[in-house]
Amino acid sequence: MDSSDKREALQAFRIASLPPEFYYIPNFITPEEEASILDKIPAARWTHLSHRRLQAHPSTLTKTNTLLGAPLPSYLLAPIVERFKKLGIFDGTPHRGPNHVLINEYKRGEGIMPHEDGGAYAPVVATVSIGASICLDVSRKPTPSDDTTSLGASGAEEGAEEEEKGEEEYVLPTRIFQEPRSLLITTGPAYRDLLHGIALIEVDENLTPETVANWSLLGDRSLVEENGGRNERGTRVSLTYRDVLKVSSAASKVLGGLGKR
Ligand SMILES: O=C(O)CCC(=O)C(=O)O
Ligand SMILES: [Fe+2]
Repeated sequence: MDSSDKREALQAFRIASLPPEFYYIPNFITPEEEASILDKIPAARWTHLSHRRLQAHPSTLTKTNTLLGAPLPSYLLAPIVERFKKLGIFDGTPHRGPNHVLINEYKRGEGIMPHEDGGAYAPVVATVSIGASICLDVSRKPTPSDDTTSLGASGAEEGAEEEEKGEEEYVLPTRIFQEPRSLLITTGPAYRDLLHGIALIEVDENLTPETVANWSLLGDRSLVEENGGRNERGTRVSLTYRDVLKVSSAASKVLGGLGKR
């Protein structure tokens, strides 16, 4: 497949009600793969934060957002990164593949404040969810123009051959429901212009086709439907794959230590 074929294949998974681009792929890994990955996450590597715990592979970025280049552990590579290649997810990033994975664990009731992922990475994040379902809250970044009344800022002109929707047609803020074993890809304007976070709640409520942006793409809606639109949270682990822009090799670090030329 060349990259346009790959892009075409991904279109079936695009979350159409959101700015470009989010893609949601249910059952990206099998239950066996999920269990095997969970088993291999090293217990000794966690950093405890106030509402979650975290580990970085192969290592934490330096203060200048530089990655000391090293291979990812094999349980994070196969089968996931091979599947990324087939989908061409990182074809457009500087290293043409992920070189960094953050593993987050959220116990029931835990979460992460709304934030953006920023400039240390190429604007592509691929998130594999493990263990339990959770809602990701997605909202617009506040802009300076939010303070002023913007008259005449109507969106797409009628008859324009715009394929993208006008800004105002996107339904925001909203939620993306992430099932265990699913993949969420965040890229482009969705990466740059939106905030994402996870509310500190034990139950996600009022989950419906209207309130969940990726409802039609879910692998199994019946659990939520049978539970009256509620998702009882459990412990959820996420693997967020990224391409760090600045990478230093161990060799260049040694040479750097000898004095840069
Ligand atoms: O756990 C998630 O899906 C989100 C994690 C996140 O936003 C981050 O690590 O920057
Ligand atoms: Fe994030």
